[in-house]
Formats: sequence, structure tokens, C-alpha cells
Amino acid sequence: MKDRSIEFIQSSNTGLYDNVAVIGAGAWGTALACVLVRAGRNVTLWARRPELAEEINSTGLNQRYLPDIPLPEGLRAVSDMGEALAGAQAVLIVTPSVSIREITEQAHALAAPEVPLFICAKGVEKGTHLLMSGIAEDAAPGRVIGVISGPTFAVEVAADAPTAVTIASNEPEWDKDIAHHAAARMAQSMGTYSFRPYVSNDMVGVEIGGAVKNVVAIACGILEGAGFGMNARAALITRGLSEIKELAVAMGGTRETVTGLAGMGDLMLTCSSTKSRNFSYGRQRGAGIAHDAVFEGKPVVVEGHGNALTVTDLARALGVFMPICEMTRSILHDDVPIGHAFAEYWAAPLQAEPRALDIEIAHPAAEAAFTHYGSELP
Ligand SMILES: NC(=O)C1=CN([C@@H]2O[C@H](COP(=O)(O)OP(=O)(O)OC[C@H]3O[C@@H](n4cnc5c(N)ncnc54)[C@H](OP(=O)(O)O)[C@@H]3O)[C@@H](O)[C@H]2O)C=CC1
Ligand SMILES: O=C(CO)COP(=O)(O)O
Repeated sequence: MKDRSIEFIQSSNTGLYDNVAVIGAGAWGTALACVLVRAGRNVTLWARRPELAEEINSTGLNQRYLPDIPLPEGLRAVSDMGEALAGAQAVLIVTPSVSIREITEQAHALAAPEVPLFICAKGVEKGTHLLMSGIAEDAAPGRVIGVISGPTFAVEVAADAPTAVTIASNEPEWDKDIAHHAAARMAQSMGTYSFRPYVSNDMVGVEIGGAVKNVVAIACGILEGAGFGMNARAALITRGLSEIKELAVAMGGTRETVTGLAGMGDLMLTCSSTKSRNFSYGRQRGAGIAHDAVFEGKPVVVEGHGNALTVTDLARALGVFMPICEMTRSILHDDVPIGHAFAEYWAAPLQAEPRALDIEIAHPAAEAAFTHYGSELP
């Protein structure tokens, strides 16, 4: 049967957010601002450095974050957050996860109270174990909070390549009044011929996918850098999905969301391309390059590095076992040699698939795995 509420949205523009502020002019913030301009919205992009705002306005480029990609006409950048938020009907917050609390507090103080905030960073906060939406609910009490996530390399989105995302928000009873639901309004406000948003009311499921896939992508990169083949990568992606599923369900999300764009979609993308900073970081570490020398020593946002700690802290607190994330944590944060960490994972007692069956069988060659990988790898 046809979904009549969706039909209503398609035939109505009353719910559009005409004026949108995008907070953060890095790769992802600038790419999302491009989408919104192409969708016909009035967009103000906030850059914390005035010289970056000036470059975007005067050259139509953001060379540091999106080299040589022409930005659409009509995109206006400012470095005063108050100016960016004046008149905004919706706000996208697109800075790295460690800055989301501070930036959300600032935006909350400046934006009109009815304006929803959509968080576009991926991660879990250190100490509190909060997802990005949880931080925002803390930092901006009483406000509608949404998230945008999915398999989306910024460089492709900025270049107008076909891309699908999931947009979720924290409003109750969204199915009863979908035309006025913030996720649906934002989906309609930013959809273009190339950019296809899906809507969801499972923020937790959407966010767990985004946070954990970066950790698994580092693990996949490490194994590739260390010389493993595609079989090992496929195993990690699949078992990584199982870890995402277990954590999401423990947090109140659904398995279905995890198999969607923001879970499986983003996991597949990030674990299989050197366009991913997380995968590339892992690949360099796997090839024996020290943390400080990765990306030739230039600072690059690699969310999975810090999230290897925060995701496993969260999982431990909930009693969820995430062996791939634990392996990654031990390599990145506890200096465990890659071969040893991998053997620890690979030589664990054999289990059922799915793991919910809770069966453990002795590994017939656990010692050999330690001998083999422990001595073969860096
Ligand atoms: N790039 C991508 O393909 C995608 C990224 N994301 C997520 O989006 C988030 C942002 O990533 P991305 O845009 O790629 O990162 P970038 O490194 O490209 O840009 C980061 C931006 O945030 C600003 N910034 C950094 N630290 C702070 C701070 N403490 N306070 C305020 N602004 C700050 C930077 O400003 P300055 O230039 O002044 O340093 C820069 O404008 C991450 O969580 C990432 O996982 C999600 C989907 C796709
Ligand atoms: O989140 C992303 C793609 O969906 C971007 O991945 P990286 O941060 O690894 O580049």
C-alpha cells in the first residue's frame, strides 16, 4: 500500500527550511552547504577562521578542504556565528566530534529557540559516553535535535555525485505528523537530483553506525597496510557490522537501522577506500608508519582514533563485547604490536554466527595463530 504521508510531503513545500546555517567550513560542512544551495536554500556557512570565509566568498573555492572543487554561486561564508545564525530556520553543526559540545552551546545561545540543530559529526564523547545527539540534547536543552549520517565522502558530495543519507530526529510520534517532523522537513529541504535523503526516527541506530564504522575502518586499513588480502577485510566488515548491531541494540536502536545507509552503507564505504581518512590512517599504521608521521605529520581529522577508546569504553560499560574495536584500541592506544593484537582476535574461541547463540568452541590452532601472526607482523 502507498504511504500517503510521504505523498503529502512530496506535494507540499510548506515545511521547507528556506534559510539554513551550516556551522563548520571543513570538508563536510562545505559539501553540505553546497547541497543546500543546489536545493535552492539560502545558506550561510560559518568558518571559524575569517580568512577561510574570505577565500570562499572571493574565490568560490575552499582549497584546504575541497581542493579545486568549484562551490556553487550563492554560497555565503561568514566568521561571526551570530551573523550565520541570524534568521536561520535550521542549523547543521559540522565540526569534529570533540568540539560538538562547545559549538552546540554557542549555537544554542544564538539561534532562535524553535530552530532545530542537526549534528553531522560522528563519534562518542569521552567520559560521558554520549552520542553526538546526546551531547546536543545536553548542551541545547529543549531544542529539537537531529542527525545526518550515511556513506558520504565530502569530496564526492561537493562534486555533486549521487549520494544517499539518513536524517533522523528526536521528535516523538513522528509518524503521526510527518510533514512537520524536523527530519522530514530537512530531507525535503536538501534533496536534489543527486542527493537523496532518507528519514528515520532511530537516532541511536544511525549514530552508533557512524561512530563505530570509523574504528572498523582503521582496523581494515591496518590489515591492508600489513599485507592482508580482501578476505580478511570482508571478514572485518561483516563482523564489524555485527559489533555495531549489538551496541546499537544495547543502546535502544534497531537492527534494521544498522543494516541501512548509516550502518552497513557507511561501513562498506569507509572500509574500502583510500578516500577515507580513517582507512588511510590505518593503512599507514599497518605499514609501520608511526602515529605522528601519518599524513606526513599534518593534522587530519581521524575520528576513529579517539573513538577506538570511547566506543570500547561505552561497550564495556554496557557489557557488549566488541573484539574488533578492542583490537584496534589495543594497537592504537596500548601499543600492542599489530601481529599480537590480530592473533588475540583471530585465535579467540570459535563462536556461532550470529553471536547471539552464545556458543564457544575451543580454537583448534590458537597457539599456532599467535606463533604465526605474532612473529610475521610489525
Ligand atoms: N569529510 C567527510 O567526508 C565526512 C565527515 N563527516 C564528519 O564530519 C565531522 C567534521 O569532519 P570534516 O568536515 O571532514 O573535518 P575537516 O577537518 O575537513 O574540517 C573540520 C572543520 O571544523 C573546524 N574545527 C576544528 N576544530 C574545531 C573546534 N574546536 N571548534 C570549531 N571548529 C573547529 C575546522 O576549522 P579550521 O579550518 O579553522 O581548523 C574545519 O572547518 C567529523 O565528525 C566527520 O567524521 C561525516 C561525513 C563525511
Ligand atoms: O564519514 C565519512 C564517510 O561517510 C568520511 O570518512 P573519513 O572520516 O574516514 O574520511
